Amino acid sequence: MDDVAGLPARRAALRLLDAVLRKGLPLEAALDVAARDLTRADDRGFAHAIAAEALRRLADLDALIDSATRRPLPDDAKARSALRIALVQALAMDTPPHAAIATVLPLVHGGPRKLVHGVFGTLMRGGASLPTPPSLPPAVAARWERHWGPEVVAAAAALLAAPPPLDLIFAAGAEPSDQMDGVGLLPGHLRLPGRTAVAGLTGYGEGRWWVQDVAASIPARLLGTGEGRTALDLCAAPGGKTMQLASAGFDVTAVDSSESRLARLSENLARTGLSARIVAGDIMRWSPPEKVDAILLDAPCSATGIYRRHPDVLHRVRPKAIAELAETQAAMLDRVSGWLKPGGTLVYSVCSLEPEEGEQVAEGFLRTHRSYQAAHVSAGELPETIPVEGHRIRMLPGVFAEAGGADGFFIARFRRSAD
Ligand SMILES: C[S@@+](CC[C@H](N)C(=O)[O-])C[C@H]1O[C@@H](n2cnc3c(N)ncnc32)[C@H](O)[C@@H]1O
Repeated sequence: MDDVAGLPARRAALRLLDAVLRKGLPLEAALDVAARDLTRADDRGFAHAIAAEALRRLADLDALIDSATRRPLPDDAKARSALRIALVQALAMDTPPHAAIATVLPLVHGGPRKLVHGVFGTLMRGGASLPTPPSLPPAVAARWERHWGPEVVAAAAALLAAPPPLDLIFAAGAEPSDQMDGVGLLPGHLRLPGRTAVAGLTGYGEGRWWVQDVAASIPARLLGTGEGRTALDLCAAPGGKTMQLASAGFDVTAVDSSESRLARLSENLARTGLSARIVAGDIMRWSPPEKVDAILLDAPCSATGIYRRHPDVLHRVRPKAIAELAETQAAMLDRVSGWLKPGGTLVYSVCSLEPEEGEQVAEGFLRTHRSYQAAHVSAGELPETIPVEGHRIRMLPGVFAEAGGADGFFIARFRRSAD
């Protein structure tokens, strides 16, 4: 069966869709198992690209499929996912239709092959197309409309239409080279077009910069310059914020519970020549030997703010998971609040578009921790393009829209009272 060229990549894409949609796994976490029989790196990349594009376009692909079947196929039917894979390639990835269907039919061999062939043929003959921008899944659109309004939902969908830009953050003292033709949205930031190859860019080998979305660079900026002060970067890996803090002069201890993600943090520090103490530990059990001047808690979250890079979150994050994560985040904030010196600064951040994980956790923390106050972001600390509300920043789709948008984020800053 694998004699059909390109079939193994499509089989891996089918397994990826199943892992995300039926088992609720993150796309990246499912890749090793789904692509286990792919020996070539580009096949693995292609399988990932097909699955990611199908997840970005899932609502519209399903509407097309439903328009061509007498009775709707079950959500988890293999025939539906095979059609999603064939259609997304033909309609959004420039694969010739005959190749898109020929590489998918063997996946339903011995099953609904005729149905898949028939539905695909009907849609292609009828001139089927996918809308621009793609539609968000109805449950996500309804949730975000309730929280943020229809303009934000429209802006979120618009961001799905184009590949996310490549954002570089420069180490203190390093400047973008003249050969890098990009846009700077914040000091020390440069935005290049999406799909720019990272390894070929000037300064990569010398570690003058690292890849980090402009929104993800805001939390560490709120701690200012370090000048030798001590900082705990909690939930630190793969280390974008650790590098910012080390580069700003903090004496940083980076803590994370994931050994594999910490290995990436170590590689990042080695490449950039920056240094931090690295601790593998669960912050709900570990505690620091002494209190510090600054804490950054970039808590684990639903990651719905990074939906365009990780479109699986649009389909597997449910309200129950959001509520459970909010409990974990509140417990983490409570635990780490004892580790800051009086007068020190605590920044809490999540790459989530859910107020339960952002605004509600931050306000709950202030209500229950009398030794902490809101630390307002003053005029001039950040450019006016950043939506600051007192001690909080809420990055929604729509911020920097003309420049290609930014990840969704929530950031809050607190100060511990001096004794
Ligand atoms: C949002 S990511 C961190 C991104 C990172 N701050 C950066 O800028 O590159 C959340 C991290 O929390 C870590 N994590 C989750 N639960 C943890 C725990 N109980 N203790 C320590 N780290 C934890 C995960 O391994 C993951 O690396």
